[in-house]
Amino acid sequence: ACQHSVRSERPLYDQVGGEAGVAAVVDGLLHRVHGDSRLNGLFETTDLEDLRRLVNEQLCEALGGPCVYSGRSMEDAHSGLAITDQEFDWFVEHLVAAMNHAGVQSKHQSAILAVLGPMRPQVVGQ
Ligand code: HEM
Repeated sequence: ACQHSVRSERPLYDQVGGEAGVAAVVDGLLHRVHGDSRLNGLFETTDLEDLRRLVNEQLCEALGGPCVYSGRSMEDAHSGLAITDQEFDWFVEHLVAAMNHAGVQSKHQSAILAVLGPMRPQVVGQ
């Protein structure tokens, strides 16, 4: 694909349904992670409403939406948690399930994973 056709696309944020589309994915993701006994111990002291707001903000910004992420860096947010690659993979599985449930098209799912995947080294092992 030539650069021009890429640039003329609407932001991924709009293509997945904007604020409501992102919120549906984030709600589904956090719900699934919170219900997973392999992962939910990590969130014992976390303010889930804050987390929900910040993850929405960050995804919005990362997908080219109008938001400005106001949270901590990925390294700082996950520091002290010693998250493993295995835990990151489980988290991504929940993300895919949440995207499927929210009806996100597979080409958009791939694009979202391509944005979040590179954050792995900032999340794992901090
Ligand atoms: C690319 C993947 C990820 C993204 C984009 C992401 C995003 C975020 C954001 C935006 C915050 C809030 C930052 C703040 O408080 O300022 C956060 C916090 C947190 N994340 Fe992630 N995260 C990811 C992966 C993971 C994984 C794999 C886990 C664990 C399995 C995890 C566990 C947590 C926990 C426990 C907190 C709250 C820490 C606290 O209470 O201070 N995150 N994450």
